Amino acid sequence: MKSVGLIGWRGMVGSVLMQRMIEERDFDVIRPVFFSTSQHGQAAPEFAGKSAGKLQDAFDIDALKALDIIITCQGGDYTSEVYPKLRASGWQGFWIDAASTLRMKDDAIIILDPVNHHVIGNGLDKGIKTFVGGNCTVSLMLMSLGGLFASDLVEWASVATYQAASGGGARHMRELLSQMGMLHGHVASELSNPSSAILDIERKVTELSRAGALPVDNFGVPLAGSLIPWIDKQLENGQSREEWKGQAETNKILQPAHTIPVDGLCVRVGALRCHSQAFTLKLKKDVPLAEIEQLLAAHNDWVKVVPNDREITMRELTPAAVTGTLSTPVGRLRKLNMGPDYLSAFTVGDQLLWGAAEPLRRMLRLLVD
Ligand SMILES: NC(=O)C1=CN([C@@H]2O[C@H](COP(=O)(O)OP(=O)(O)OC[C@H]3O[C@@H](n4cnc5c(N)ncnc54)[C@H](OP(=O)(O)O)[C@@H]3O)[C@@H](O)[C@H]2O)C=CC1
Ligand SMILES: N[C@@H](CC(=O)OP(=O)(O)O)C(=O)O
Repeated sequence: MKSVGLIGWRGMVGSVLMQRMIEERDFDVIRPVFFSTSQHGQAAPEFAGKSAGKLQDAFDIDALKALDIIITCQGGDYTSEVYPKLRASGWQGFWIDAASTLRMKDDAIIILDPVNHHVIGNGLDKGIKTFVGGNCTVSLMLMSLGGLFASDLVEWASVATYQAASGGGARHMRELLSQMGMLHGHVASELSNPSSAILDIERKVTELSRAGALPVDNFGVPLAGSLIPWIDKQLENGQSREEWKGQAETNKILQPAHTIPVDGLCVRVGALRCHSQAFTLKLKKDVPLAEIEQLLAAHNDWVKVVPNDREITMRELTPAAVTGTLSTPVGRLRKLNMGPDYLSAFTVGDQLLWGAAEPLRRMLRLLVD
């Protein structure tokens, strides 16, 4: 049995990963060794009934060198500090990472096996040992729209994202909920009176939001009752780094013969852990809608085509409906006024599952099965 080091297992992404590994009985086929950057020496968790002794020091290169495979969701700073030292020590094991640090390196592959199984297979044949989960919006787009990309039908994609608070981390989720609670508490008595004037309520909420009274340590500005049209760093060309990842990672995952342009606007909204995305797709030719739906639905086991019907869309194509599931539905499919080769699409996906944890555990299974 392979020795597998688990780093970042108690964080938010790590907890989702552990949950999925228990559900899929991944612990039955590995010898897990748990690490921590802050709690080494304490008892390791007993996932799936397997005792794993004590937590090891996640900075101990000798302990890491003893492993066949390392999975880390500890974050980019950890990867930047430990990965180069570990490789420099001569370690030849497999490194599976959720952080973006190594994604664009030539000797790393971005993993999303329902979409790029062949790229991963070729990489393994060539001796690649570093596998990195993709950016959540990119992975979720490709899970939902994979059928069109696989059929080489996409000339370009323009996207507007609606990204959940979880993408920033656990503290961002807490901050959003705290903001929501404070806004509600501020007008709770007026709300309970049906005859109170809604614009008076809105004014009080807006005043509180602008007064600097809401917690904003993580987002920088209020998100509850608002949105933030910028995610991640500012680049010199005017894109946000999150927007830059769209084209860079999509093309690295798919490795098409010619670069597929992908661009748009990334926006943080008050959803908790599902990212949604609205696409305008320029297709290479006019394909009938029924054929498009068929290609999309047949691509993988998790995509679901939601009919472009008001009731079904409202019920099935929302963060509230999709959160906590592996489903990656796509709907609002229709040809646009711009012409028969312009298609609209709306996708929703759990940012912590297919957007973060799931590709990692599936890569592990590819290595150990
Ligand atoms: N959030 C997201 O949506 C995504 C994140 N990622 C990547 O994953 C990395 C980790 O993200 P995320 O899981 O959100 O980070 P978290 O902040 O939830 O966890 C990271 C680490 O913080 C330490 N920690 C300290 N206090 C606590 C506590 N009270 N509860 C749990 N952990 C604690 C743990 O390490 P220790 O045991 O060593 O103290 C843990 O592994 C990111 O930096 C990013 O690189 C990738 C895709 C999406
Ligand atoms: N940046 C994403 C989260 C994510 O997946 O980031 P990264 O590309 O660093 O893994 C968000 O904030 O919603």
